[in-house]
Amino acid sequence: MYKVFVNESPLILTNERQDNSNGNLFSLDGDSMVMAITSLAKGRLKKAYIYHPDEEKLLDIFMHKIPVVVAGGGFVTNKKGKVLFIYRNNKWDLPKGKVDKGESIENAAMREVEEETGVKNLQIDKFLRTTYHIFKRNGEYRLKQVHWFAMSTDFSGKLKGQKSEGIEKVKWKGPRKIEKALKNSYFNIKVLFED
Ligand SMILES: Nc1nc2c([nH]c(=O)n2[C@H]2C[C@H](O)[C@@H](COP(=O)(O)OP(=O)(O)OP(=O)(O)O)O2)c(=O)[nH]1
Repeated sequence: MYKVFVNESPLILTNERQDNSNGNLFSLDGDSMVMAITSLAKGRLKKAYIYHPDEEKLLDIFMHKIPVVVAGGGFVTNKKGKVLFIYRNNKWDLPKGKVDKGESIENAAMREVEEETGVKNLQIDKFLRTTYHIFKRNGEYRLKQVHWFAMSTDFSGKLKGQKSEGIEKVKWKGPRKIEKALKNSYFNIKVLFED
């Protein structure tokens, strides 16, 4: 099962049969997908389902019917065990960004962390998971697929939020502040802390 977030509402891609008694089951074609996404975006539905018997194919077909932006992101920990957050669009988020043509996802993830926060000397420790959300650009819905990596650093210099990307704050956060920040974050970010 894959959860694709439209703001805080999931579009659930599943190989488990769903009944349509709540009117929230959609088929795997472009028009129907846009209807599902619009219903979630406008709050008419809290969640929606797309069913296909083969889960792998389901994601593959879905991704061929909507423009996809592939991104890499970092769950960065410093020597004190604190985690690096950015504050952007009135939410606490983790640094991430689009993979450039010909670039590896790992490299993009490290480059974006550095560009968005000023943190250097990054090392990737392991792959965490992939998240999906929908966003609208130039009047059209797009799917953002973010590959997240656990990273560590010994960097203790000044943090510097990338102004051109609308990053207002960059902070290292310990357990208590993380708990608070996650109350004003995305579902996709919360799940990274459950791994
Ligand atoms: N960052 C983020 N945005 C989300 C999520 N779910 C969701 O509906 N959105 C919405 C809020 C934003 O208006 C929109 C685009 O945000 P974004 O961070 O993916 O886009 P971006 O292109 O500005 O950022 P970037 O990847 O270059 O850092 O997506 C989510 O889990 N994370």
